[in-house]
Amino acid sequence: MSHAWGYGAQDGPDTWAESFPIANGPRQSPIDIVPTQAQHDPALKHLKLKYDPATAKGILNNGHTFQVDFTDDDNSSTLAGGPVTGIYRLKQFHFHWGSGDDKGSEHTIAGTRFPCELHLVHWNTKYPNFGEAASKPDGLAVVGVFLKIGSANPRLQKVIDALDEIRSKGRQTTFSNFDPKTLLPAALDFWTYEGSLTTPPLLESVTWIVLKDPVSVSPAQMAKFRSLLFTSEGEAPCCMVDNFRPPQPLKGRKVRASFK
Ligand SMILES: COc1ccc(/C(C)=C/C(=O)O)cc1
Ligand SMILES: [Zn+2]
Repeated sequence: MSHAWGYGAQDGPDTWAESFPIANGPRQSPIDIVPTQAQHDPALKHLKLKYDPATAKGILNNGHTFQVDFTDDDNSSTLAGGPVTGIYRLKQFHFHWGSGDDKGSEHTIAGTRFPCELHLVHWNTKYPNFGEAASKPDGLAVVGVFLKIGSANPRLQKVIDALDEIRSKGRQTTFSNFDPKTLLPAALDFWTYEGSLTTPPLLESVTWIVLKDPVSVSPAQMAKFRSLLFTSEGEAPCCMVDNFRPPQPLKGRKVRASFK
């Protein structure tokens, strides 16, 4: 039976532990990143991101967010270097955002919340597939990118223009020839720590790589995100907003920085 969870008062993050007790586990995400408490680790390598636009497949409203899915049957789109060992394949990217510009991100920086956060989800090719990798402590690597209000971001526009076709839960459409590297900031300085998925099943299998520099998004572009629905066609419409989990206890974990 699939567990009904969401972001509302009756099914939101404070209720998830009832069906997913790992919600109170030792390495849950997101977290509040405190730059002055992060230790610079000179042994951290540069992030190596290689994405083939031809691997972009489709865009889906899954009822919690929208995601752009990639074919992952070879090493055409991968992450290596940074804090990880080996090669991780890109599976999908998705976003989290708020009902207003004062909230929406999952990670925070010394308590500062951003209006939106992008997650690029990769799985370790030492395992046969995403599902197997998602259950291993070194199975996944997720790159997090903050979005801050500013000028319209032309790199987001192809994604935003597709949203009209996936307004309701379960709607999907083709989405091809897209390089997610265009969504990243120029500098790939990052913080890294060991954490989890931020939605159920909240598996503690993620090496988080949170970029220091945000990218821009305009108020009009944010309004398009907020025009999506949590609900399916035919249901009473509920706007897809505030689909973020708040920061979780650090429980002794160290956050490392790739930069001084
Ligand atoms: C049940 O399958 C799942 C696949 C991926 C995810 C992710 C990627 C969650 C997250 O981003 O926190 C969850 C469930
Ligand atoms: Zn996410």
